[in-house]
Amino acid sequence: MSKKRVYEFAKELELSSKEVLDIAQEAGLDFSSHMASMDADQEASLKNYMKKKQADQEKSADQAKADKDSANKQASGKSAKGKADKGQNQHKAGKNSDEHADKKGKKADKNKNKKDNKKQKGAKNKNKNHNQNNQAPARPKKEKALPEKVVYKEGITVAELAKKLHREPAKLVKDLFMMGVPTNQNQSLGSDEVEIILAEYGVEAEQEVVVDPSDFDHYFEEAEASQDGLVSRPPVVTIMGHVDHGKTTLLDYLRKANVTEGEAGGITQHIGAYQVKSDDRLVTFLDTPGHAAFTTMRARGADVTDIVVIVVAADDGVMPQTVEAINHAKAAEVPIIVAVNKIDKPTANPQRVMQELSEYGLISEDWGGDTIFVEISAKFGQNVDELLEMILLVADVEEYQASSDRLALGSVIEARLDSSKGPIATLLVQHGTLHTGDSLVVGDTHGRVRVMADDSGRRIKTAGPSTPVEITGLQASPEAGDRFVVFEDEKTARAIGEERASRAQERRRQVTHHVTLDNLFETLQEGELKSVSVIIKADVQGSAEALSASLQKIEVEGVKVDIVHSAVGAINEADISLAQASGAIVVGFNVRPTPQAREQASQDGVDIRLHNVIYNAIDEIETAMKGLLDPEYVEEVTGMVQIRETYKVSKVGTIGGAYVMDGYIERHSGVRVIRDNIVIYEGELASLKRFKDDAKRVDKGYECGLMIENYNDIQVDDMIEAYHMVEVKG
Ligand SMILES: Nc1nc2c(ncn2[C@@H]2O[C@H](COP(=O)(O)OP(=O)(O)OP(=O)(O)O)[C@@H](O)[C@H]2O)c(=O)[nH]1
Repeated sequence: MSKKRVYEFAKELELSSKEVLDIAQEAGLDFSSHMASMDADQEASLKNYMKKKQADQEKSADQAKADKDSANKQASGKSAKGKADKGQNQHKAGKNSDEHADKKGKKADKNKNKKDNKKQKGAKNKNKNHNQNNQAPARPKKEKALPEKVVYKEGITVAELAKKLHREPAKLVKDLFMMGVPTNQNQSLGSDEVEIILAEYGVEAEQEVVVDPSDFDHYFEEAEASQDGLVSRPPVVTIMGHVDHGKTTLLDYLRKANVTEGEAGGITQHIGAYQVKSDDRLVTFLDTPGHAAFTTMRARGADVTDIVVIVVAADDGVMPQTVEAINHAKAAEVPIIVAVNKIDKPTANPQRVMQELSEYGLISEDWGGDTIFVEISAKFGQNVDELLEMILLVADVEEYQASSDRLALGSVIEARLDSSKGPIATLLVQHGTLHTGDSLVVGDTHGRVRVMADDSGRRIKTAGPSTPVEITGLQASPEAGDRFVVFEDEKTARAIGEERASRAQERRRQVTHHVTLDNLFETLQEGELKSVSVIIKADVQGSAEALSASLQKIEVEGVKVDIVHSAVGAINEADISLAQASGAIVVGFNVRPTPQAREQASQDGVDIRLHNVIYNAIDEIETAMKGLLDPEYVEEVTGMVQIRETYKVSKVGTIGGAYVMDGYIERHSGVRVIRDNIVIYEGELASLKRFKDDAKRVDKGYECGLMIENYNDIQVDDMIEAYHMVEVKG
């Protein structure tokens, strides 16, 4: 059993920590403060002592008890609804129970309240006298009764809390100070501090959870947590893999061979998702166009995929996008099934695929691992049924469930704008049932489900969990990965949709906050990050591995580097999406980002760092983690100056009579002396003059006199290159 702290014990018995500390001392137990912990023995002996003391008191204080009769009557009313041992301590908790009693009285009758107040004060003084062994009676204070319970919001200030407690803020500041929490009246308190101080006062604390109706998270959280009316739902599967390994062929085969009933000759309707039937059970396939789309959807909050099938061609083996797919699936923390494809080919070598995948932690069941491998030929349909069976097997183990009996929630798979029908969106229902006519908010837009069609283009009126549907009736086109929520009425949906639209606009105005090397240290300090995520792209596998191994060795105050993905090749859009979704920094070694990736990175605020020396890449990340990253400076040449005459002045040195040919030169410029295109000296200016006066800056077309620090060998026709260093911003 875990140890209990004094204040927790006090709270249980509705006593103040101070009272418990006093009683403990009487009982010969010494606790240093309200935060001290007591073990089970100490707790038992303290309880025993209190019981005994109470019995003694009851015997000897019959008279006093009679005096308190009326107040105690009400107090016992409270104890009846409290825990069993609470009642036992009501007498001790005279202060609190009297005050609670007073609170009840207040509710019932204002006049009675006044009486109670008086009684309470009387009782309190008696109580105090008793506790302090009849020392001089304390002056009755004009304090209002404590409330029974305080409902507070995280971040409540001391003054606000004091008001709720009907106490002076200064008193609370003092009490907090005594508990080792120095504050002032305007300071916000964390929930721990609020709980402790309220426990000290013997007042129940309840934190108010502020629900923002425009925040979709809580609708989904609530639906996921709810156990009401759960029914089994079809698994949602995404197929990923390297180019030409057979994703499309597999999807096409599945669709043609297993179309849902009644779709004779099937007009193939591309809506980005469809369902196939196997043994009367449905499987939903998402036809996401690439890994980037998969991760972009996740980044937008749509975690819709239950299972990822990775297709690997048996004649080609593990290729860069196979690895990319594995890493995207791993980041999504979903089960992976491997479909080893093209086994009909004579050059097929499934064993090699197994061997290669084992290096990425995907070990087949035959080899003692737990990854399901199915050898298929997507082209000829060989073993495709077995693949479906395996998907359903995983679904049985994972028990995908949802309630079909609630307002629908789900995600956008695809959306487009049709010139005649307006915005058309493919939605995947995740919870509840979607009906035509439903009012909904989708991403930052809203509308009503006007027409709803299934994956074969048939009009339907309702769609349950895991069903993909195409709908019209939205005000604007949402984006893939947006989530949707159905509301009771159109008015609510419109209000929430408009609120979300205006917040989205506000967000676009603000600069996106993303983890970059420049803000890494602060982000680590804020405790937001447990590890630093990095994506490595390199020119050759060896470098990628070396860099990855070295980065994983870095550890700064318990924070380590987590390699989200490491591969060979240019930094592409999928890398940026993954970086965006996983808050990663992209490190390129001897490679460059594609123009699209560069554009996307700057839009999303993803930090790309390019290096050609491994040590520098490691050093940069380590220094950033330590918060020692110096701002990056680059040199900027400001002007060229030609030496036209020289004067040798004894004891002073050589002065150059010069002419600014281009740009400008400043007193603080760095300078290089260039003779016949060769830099022969680099240093600083010792002086810069216009005629006889010191000059701060001399521009193009003007003459000047200059001397170079520690260098007197300037000659006519030397060129002086002036430069300064500028800090590169993020
Ligand atoms: N022999 C044989 N060929 C296959 C099989 N599966 C796919 N192919 C062929 O492989 C080629 C690529 O297949 P796709 O399905 O287009 O591959 P993909 O992975 O969808 O490729 P992208 O869409 O470009 O990423 C096509 O010519 C298919 O006919 C198979 O099981 N056996």
